[in-house]
Amino acid sequence: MKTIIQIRNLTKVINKQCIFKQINLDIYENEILVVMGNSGAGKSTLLNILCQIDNDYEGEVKYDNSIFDEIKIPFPMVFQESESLLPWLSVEENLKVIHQNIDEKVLDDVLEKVELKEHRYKKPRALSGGMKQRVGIARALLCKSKILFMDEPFASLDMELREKMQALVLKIQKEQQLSVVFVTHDEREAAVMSTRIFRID
Ligand SMILES: Nc1ncnc2c1ncn2[C@@H]1O[C@H](COP(=O)(O)OP(=O)(O)OP(=O)(O)O)[C@@H](O)[C@H]1O
Repeated sequence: MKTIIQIRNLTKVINKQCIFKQINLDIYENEILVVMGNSGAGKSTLLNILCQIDNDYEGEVKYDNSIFDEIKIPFPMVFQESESLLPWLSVEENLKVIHQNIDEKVLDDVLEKVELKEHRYKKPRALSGGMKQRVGIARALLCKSKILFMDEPFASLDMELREKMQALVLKIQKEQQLSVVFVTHDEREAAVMSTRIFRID
């Protein structure tokens, strides 16, 4: 298994408070690493560092060069609520705001992948929670990153929708051979999604 991110002695301090200390972890190509831990343990903080939103830390985070192909930094992240959609723009327009000059064929393919093709002209208010999350996933996929970060992406969805979304992410991960770092509190979700589980204490 090829390591794409190598984390050594990673320590994060905020306002003199140590959030986590000396984390050592390798993230491999083509795996789903589920990150678990108590509330406040620093799961979101870790993801922010790994996707390069936050570069204020002690220790070392090394990336394999292969994951920088075509990709702009920071790496894409899918959050719990895709409320960052602009309400006056359609699904398609929301994607085009971030990905300007996008090829129509690429856009079609991604909309198909996340099962939003027939909803492409709808505004966010006309979308269900699951549809909004799928726009968030589409936005992340359009970054063409080999690694995707997901911070409790389905926590606000009901069980049925959650299971559908889990299956969709598993399918996309397999097809595109992505590495996914996935935060969840839910043991069942962790069991379904993970190749490996990392616990922050
Ligand atoms: N910008 C910040 N300023 C001050 N404290 C912060 C900041 N960001 C995070 N923290 C603190 O760092 C700790 C870890 O936060 P983080 O959101 O990473 O935890 P988490 O494990 O993701 O929690 P949860 O499961 O509740 O989402 C918390 O105590 C939080 O209050």
